[in-house]
Parts: sequence; structure tokens; C-alpha cells
Amino acid sequence: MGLEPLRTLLSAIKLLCSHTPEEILHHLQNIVDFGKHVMKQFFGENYVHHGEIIQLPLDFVRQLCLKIQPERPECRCDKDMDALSGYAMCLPNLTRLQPFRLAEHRPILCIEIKPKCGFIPFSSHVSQEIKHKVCRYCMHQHLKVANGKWKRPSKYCPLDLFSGNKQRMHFALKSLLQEAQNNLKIFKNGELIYGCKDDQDCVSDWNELARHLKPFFFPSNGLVSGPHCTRTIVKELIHVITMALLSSTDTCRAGHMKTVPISQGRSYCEASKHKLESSGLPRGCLLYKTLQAQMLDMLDIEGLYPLYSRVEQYLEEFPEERSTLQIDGPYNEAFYEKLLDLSLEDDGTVAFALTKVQQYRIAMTAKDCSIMIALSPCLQDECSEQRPVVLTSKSRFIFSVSVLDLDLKPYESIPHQYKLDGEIVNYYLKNVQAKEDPVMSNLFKENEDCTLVLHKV
Ligand SMILES: O=P(O)(O)O[C@@H]1[C@@H](OP(=O)(O)O)[C@H](OP(=O)(O)O)[C@H](O)[C@H](OP(=O)(O)O)[C@H]1OP(=O)(O)O
Ligand SMILES: Nc1ncnc2c1ncn2[C@@H]1O[C@H](COP(=O)(O)OP(=O)(O)OP(=O)(O)O)[C@@H](O)[C@H]1O
Repeated sequence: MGLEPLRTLLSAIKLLCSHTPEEILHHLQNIVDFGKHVMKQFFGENYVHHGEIIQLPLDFVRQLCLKIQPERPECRCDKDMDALSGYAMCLPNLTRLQPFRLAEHRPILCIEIKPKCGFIPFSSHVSQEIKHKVCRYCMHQHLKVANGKWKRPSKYCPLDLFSGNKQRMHFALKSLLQEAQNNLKIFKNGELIYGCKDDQDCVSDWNELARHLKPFFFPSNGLVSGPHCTRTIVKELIHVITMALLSSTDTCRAGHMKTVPISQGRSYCEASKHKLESSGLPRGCLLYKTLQAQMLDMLDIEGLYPLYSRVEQYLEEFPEERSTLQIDGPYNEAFYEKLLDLSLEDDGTVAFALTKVQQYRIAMTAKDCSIMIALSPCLQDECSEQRPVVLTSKSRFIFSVSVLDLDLKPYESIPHQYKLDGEIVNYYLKNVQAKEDPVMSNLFKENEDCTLVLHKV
């Protein structure tokens, strides 16, 4: 098997490592149900592909395991693929236009964006003022560089991307193209041409990217080469991504539900260069829906953690209640209905705490999902009226927008979230803000030395 078919297969099949075959089947069923009954309601029918469970011959799975092992980034090799149960999840290849059958043999470009959290917490439970000013992504960048996850910090700020303001979105996308990290990948005909294969191997050669993209944006080859050509192509790319992200190609039930007002909290981040107000996102676009789902985190981890502890305490006393509380599923209609209660009045019950915990898990999932934009050039008379089209100066594209990686974040990850939040904020205060502010810097030095300094009054 050549590498290209192997990659396509890898994208289409997601296997999970777990315990007994029954447990694996149950786990996979939960993932499918969660996509079908919960995420489709929040994001919309057309954006979510919940996949299906299939059974594969064990010999095939074993061979697949051997083939993909050398292809996997080193940092992911702590997770093993399950080669024993024969169960697998089959997902459409989202680097292709959806629905696929409409455009089987066309050249295709796909942009994958992991946008991360697009709002600043507005909860009164937030204990550090900085969290109301600088977004988590921008603060986390400093810790990631210090930990060696990335070599350089990115200028990308999710609040710019989610602003709906084209100028800010342009800046956000340009920053992603400069420092892709794990937030941007570009595929041509299903093959990765831009982005990180693993954490150490990031491609950010714009000339090389422009060479790949030129036939898509300037099909008659009328553009001279060189830096001007590269810049023009990158600009066209940013334009199509922006238009696709702002397009509304679906409706969904949660679109009719009472929503978390998007205007809550600050609409720009102090760490970003762009402090323009947001223009607001169109209600039907995937960014809007993603942000709505993210904003189910209304209390911030600081307000949520005590509620998690309340549920934990209850479960310690009544462990048999875990299944009634639907902590590990089933993710059905009843589970979805309970998520719609946005009330913030804590009546001290486990029911209130549980609703907030489950909403938080949905929000976490939406903060970590990816958006896939698939684009295929079409001629004017070829474009059907039913399909959305985006125009550039010299070409036109039909496109589809999908959301990827919607596995519900585990209940057990909440203590980790709480700890990580503290680490991100403390690192930022100590190493970034303090350096910008000499008074704070001295304060930290004093704290670090654990010396009590007495001043004459
Ligand atoms: O906590 P974060 O924001 O760093 O997000 C983690 C991601 O890191 P990132 O910040 O995107 O580089 C992290 O991304 P990588 O695997 O490092 O590319 C995972 O997506 C992780 O999810 P899970 O624990 O594997 O389910 C993510 O963890 P969750 O917080 O979503 O559980
Ligand atoms: N259905 C799909 N179509 C196209 N590409 C996909 C699909 N599913 C996953 N991918 C590609 O694979 C990458 C990893 O996917 P995902 O994060 O879902 O895997 P994972 O199970 O978390 O991986 P790992 O086990 O390595 O942590 C995505 O960022 C995307 O580029």
C-alpha cells in the first residue's frame, strides 16, 4: 500500500484502544450517539458527521496497525490502537467536499482550523483580573513555549477569528499561516501540504504554499511569480477561508434555544494587536455555533470546580447513582434536553451541579474541536444553485464546512482543567505581565525569595 491511500484510510477510520470488545463497542456507540443526539442539535445537521460503527477483519486491523505506527508523531505514541476487538468507527474523509458523492473527482483544497476558545470569561467566579483581559489561548502560548511544546509563540488570537470583523479575521488567519502549531493544516487532494506533521516538524514556507495554490486561484496562470505573487495568493486564500467561515449553511435546534448572550465579557483580548470591536458573527455560521457551545462554560472552571466536587461527594456516597445521572451516557434526547437549562441560580442541589458539569464538558469539547473547510474550483455554469459558492478575483469555489473531533470530554478531566487553569494564569502573571510591569515584577521577586520586607512608614 502506498503512503497516500494509507493516509486517506487513516483519516477515514478512527480506532480506539480500550478494554474488552464489549466495552469498546459501548464506548464507540456513545461517541456516535453523542454526535447524533447532542452535537448535531448544537451545531446543525450539515456540519456534524457522527460516523458509524463497523467491524473489520482482525488481520486487516493488525496490518493497519503495523503500517501506521511509523507514520504517527512520536508525541502520540503513548496511545495504542486497538487491534483486538475488530470494532472501528468509520467517518467520512472530511478533507473532501461533503457530501462526497457530489464532487468525487475534482481537485480539492481543505483547510483545517482548530480555533480554540473564542471568548473571555465573564463569570464573577474568576479570581484573577487578568482572565477578564487576556484570553486563555494567548496566556497559554507562553506556558507552551516555556514547556517546549512549541518553539515560538503565535500571534493568533481566537477572539480575532470569532469577532466576525473581516480585518481582525484576516489578521488571525495570517497569524495562523505564520505559526500553524496544531491550529492550522492545509490539505491538497487529501494530502497534507502545510502545517505540522508532528510537534517538531512545522512547514511554513509561503512560497511553497503559493506554488501549490496557484492553479486553484489563478487557473489561467496569468500571475507573475515572486513575492508579490505569493502575497496575492495568500490574500486570496485568507479571503476564501473568511467567506466560508462566515457562511451559513445550516440550521439547528439549538439555534432556536435561549442562547448565552455573545456580547457578555470583553470582545477583544489585550494580548492581541487588534482592539477593534467585533462586528458579530452571522447566526447560522459554524463559528457562531461553536462559540455558543463554548459559552455553555458560563461559570468558568473556578465556578465549576466546587460544583464538580458536589457531584463527586454525592457519587462517593451513592456510587450506584452514576448511571442514573448519565455521567458516562447514554447520550440521548433526555441528556440533550437537560443541557438546555441555562439558569445560574444555585439551589444547592446535585441536579444543578450536574447540569453545569455536563454543560462544561460540552463547552470543553467545542473549545477543542476543529473546523474543516473543503473547497473545489468550479466554472460559472457548473455551479449548482443549491451549493454555496465563494468567489475570488479569478476563480470560484464550491465549498463545504464541517466540524471534527466532537468526542465528549471526560468528566474525570475536570480536576486537570482546574489545575491547568491555575498554571496558565500563574505563569502568565509571573513571567509575562510582571516583566511588563516593574512594580509587579518587584512584588513577585519579593514573593519568590519568601522574604518579608519591612518598609518604614
Ligand atoms: O487544554 P488545552 O487547551 O491545552 O487543550 C488540549 C490540546 O492542546 P492544545 O492547547 O490545543 O495545544 C491537545 O491538543 P494536542 O493533542 O496537544 O494537539 C488535546 O486536544 C487535548 O485533548 P485530549 O486531552 O487529548 O482530549 C486538549 O485538552 P482538553 O483541555 O481539551 O482536555
Ligand atoms: N474524518 C476525518 N477526515 C479527515 N481527516 C481527519 C478525520 N478525522 C481525523 N482527521 C485528521 O486526523 C487528525 C487527528 O484526528 P483526531 O484529533 O480526531 O485524532 P485523535 O484520535 O485525537 O488522535 P490521537 O489518537 O493521535 O490523539 C485531525 O487533526 C485531522 O487532520
